[in-house]
Amino acid sequence: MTQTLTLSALTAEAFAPFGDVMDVSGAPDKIINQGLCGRHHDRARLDFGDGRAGISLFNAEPRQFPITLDMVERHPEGSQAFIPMSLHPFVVVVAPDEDGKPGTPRAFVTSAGQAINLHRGTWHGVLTPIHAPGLFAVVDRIGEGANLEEHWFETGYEIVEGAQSR
Ligand SMILES: NC(=O)N[C@@H](O)C(=O)O
Ligand code: NI
Repeated sequence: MTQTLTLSALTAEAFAPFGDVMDVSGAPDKIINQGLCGRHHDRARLDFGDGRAGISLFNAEPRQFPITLDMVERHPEGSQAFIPMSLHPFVVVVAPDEDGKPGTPRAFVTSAGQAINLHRGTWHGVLTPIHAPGLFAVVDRIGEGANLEEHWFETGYEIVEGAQSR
């Protein structure tokens, strides 16, 4: 029987076991460019193992609710950052690791202007926009060897909007 996941608003605290939330909330770490720019410095823990950092652009199809989640994946060799190239919120699914398998997933919805960085080896749903354009810069590992482990759920999940995501 399909289980339901209800969206929660993404917060750095709730996401901390899984990765980093990047946004310009709070004061910048440094004012630069003749006072015309606030630098929110070094906000993510990147890790590319024996590979190197790469920046790719994703043009992803927006999903409609309820969103079916039948798989999560992880990248054992590197972190992966999703940086939206629009101000649209998007859905982020993560799950704890339980002896090499994902536990119960958590579904979050970002606020406008928020980006995320998944820590190396974190179980996650694939990039999931909910508005067009689904344009993202993705920073992840470029290198040799397999860096993708998938887990397909026997019974999937349906992701539904919560009150806060309207
Ligand atoms: N496969 C790929 O490049 N992207 C996925 O890892 C993803 O998390 O969307
Ligand atoms: Ni991924």
